[in-house]
Amino acid sequence: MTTRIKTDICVIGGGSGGLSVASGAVQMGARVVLIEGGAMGGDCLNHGCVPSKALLAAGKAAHAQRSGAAFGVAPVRPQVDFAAAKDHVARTIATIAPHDSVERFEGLGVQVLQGYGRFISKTEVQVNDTIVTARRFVVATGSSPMVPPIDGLDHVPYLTNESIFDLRECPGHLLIIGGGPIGMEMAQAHARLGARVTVVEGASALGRDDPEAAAVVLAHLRDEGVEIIENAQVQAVRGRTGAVEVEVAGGTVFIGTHLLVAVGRKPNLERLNLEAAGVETTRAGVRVDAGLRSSNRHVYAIGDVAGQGQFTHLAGYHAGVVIRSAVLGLPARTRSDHIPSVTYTDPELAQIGLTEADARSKFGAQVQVVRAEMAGNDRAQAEGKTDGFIKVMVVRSRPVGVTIVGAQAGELMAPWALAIANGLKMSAMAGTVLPYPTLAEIGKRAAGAFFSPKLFDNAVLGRFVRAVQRFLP
Ligand SMILES: Cc1cc2nc3c(=O)[nH]c(=O)nc-3n(C[C@H](O)[C@H](O)[C@H](O)COP(=O)(O)OP(=O)(O)OC[C@H]3O[C@@H](n4cnc5c(N)ncnc54)[C@H](O)[C@@H]3O)c2cc1C
Ligand SMILES: NC(=O)c1ccc[n+]([C@@H]2O[C@H](COP(=O)([O-])OP(=O)(O)OC[C@H]3O[C@@H](n4cnc5c(N)ncnc54)[C@H](O)[C@@H]3O)[C@@H](O)[C@H]2O)c1
Repeated sequence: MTTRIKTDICVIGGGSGGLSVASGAVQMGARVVLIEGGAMGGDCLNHGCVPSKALLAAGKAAHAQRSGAAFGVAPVRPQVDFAAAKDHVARTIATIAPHDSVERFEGLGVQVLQGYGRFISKTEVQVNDTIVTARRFVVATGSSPMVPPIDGLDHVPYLTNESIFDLRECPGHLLIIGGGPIGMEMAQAHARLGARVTVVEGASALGRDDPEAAAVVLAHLRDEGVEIIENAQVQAVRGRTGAVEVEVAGGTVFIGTHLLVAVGRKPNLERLNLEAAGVETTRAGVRVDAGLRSSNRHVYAIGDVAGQGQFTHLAGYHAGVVIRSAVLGLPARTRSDHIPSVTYTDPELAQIGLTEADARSKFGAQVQVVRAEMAGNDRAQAEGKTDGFIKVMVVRSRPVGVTIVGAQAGELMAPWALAIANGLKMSAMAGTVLPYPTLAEIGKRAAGAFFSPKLFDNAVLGRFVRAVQRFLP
């Protein structure tokens, strides 16, 4: 028998974006139905950010044992219990999971339906035997690993982000196709935990990032033994688990024991039957306007499925925009200049706004690039973390982009995210007093580099100061 539910907001997908909309909307007084077909928490909690950062942390602990020599600590070959590292990953997920659970959301007043939702008309979604009619729908169904049309891939067992965290034994030799953030984070984590790792990248590894910053990360990974092959498009794979072969254009063959495919994402659209709702799509995902509305004004799309980037904080930001529009009825538009991204290798690589190349091509001579080196930071010296730098792209005294590579680059991005989101000037950073000695001072050093030519090589100011000194009592 079919059950019918009428609600204000129906969210399809209980991951980073959908859960944020559901909890925000219900706590503001809207009636909310949330439909989730898989595990609550989505990719980030179950197969993405959380397990990858937990595995990287295990790798960091192993690496610390190998790398104490500079501090007078004899390096030891770490005895890695790979399964125990995976227990840490599972415990981390389990500890966070209650926050995203059905129980918590039902406790907030959200009606949670477990099953895959599919549109049956412009205003109705069906899940199992229930039909939900809603004033507004929010599609937050995320993305899945893209499986490229590589010859042989349908016969060779391969891992993706959905299966690699289940391995209990360390791969002997992990071959990774794709040198993007997933490929590089997984490469370092596995190498540090004892695997031999080869990354095969069709173009440039970390190719979306500032090349100078990417080079710092790649040099570290290579120093740690990760083999990174660039400009090597994979054309064919052969073999079985234990003996996998990857062949690149030109015929070179790499042989390993396990294969991870990390060549990008595809939006989760298939199950939604979006044609029935009059919702248009592109290859990137649901076609949305600046307010995240689809071609059906009652249907919004957020997060990975909206095709504008794949980050948990982006999905969370989208959720806020949709709440403003769909719950409060206020005008709302997204912007993208203030969305940061971080690749959590060691060293980390963080970016917000424009890279140097993009800033120069957009603003030409108007852009001024100021920088500071990690090696010039006292804390970085004390910690032995001297590789890396910050570059700030400045236009009319305001930062329009920041690149940071080095230890804790993601954390160091926080004040710049505040500055760019709020249109602050470089003087705000220069005028802030930061505790000494912190890595964060590198940001203030860059702001100082912006002002020092104006203060220290300024003939007019020099004459003024000499005059003042003559007359001061
Ligand atoms: C290995 C890896 C590491 C990552 N690391 C980071 C990181 O460090 N930082 C970061 O910001 N981002 C990271 N990301 C990206 C991040 O995980 C995603 O951007 C984020 O999860 C997107 O949130 P979302 O709400 O759009 O989708 P998801 O969180 O994936 O949620 C979508 C949900 O919708 C459900 N669903 C799908 N179809 C239906 C349907 N028809 N009906 C009902 N439910 C449905 C799915 O089961 C899923 O639970 C990483 C991704 C990967 C793969
Ligand atoms: N720290 C983070 O925030 C984080 C971590 C992981 C993933 N993510 C998100 O997930 C997204 C997907 O990550 P990803 O690394 O899978 O994708 P990606 O698109 O960023 O990188 C994929 C890489 O694979 C290469 N490639 C494609 N086909 C190939 C082939 N046949 N042979 C060799 N190389 C090939 C591409 O040139 C590219 O460099 C990221 O863009 C990011 O938004 C974020």
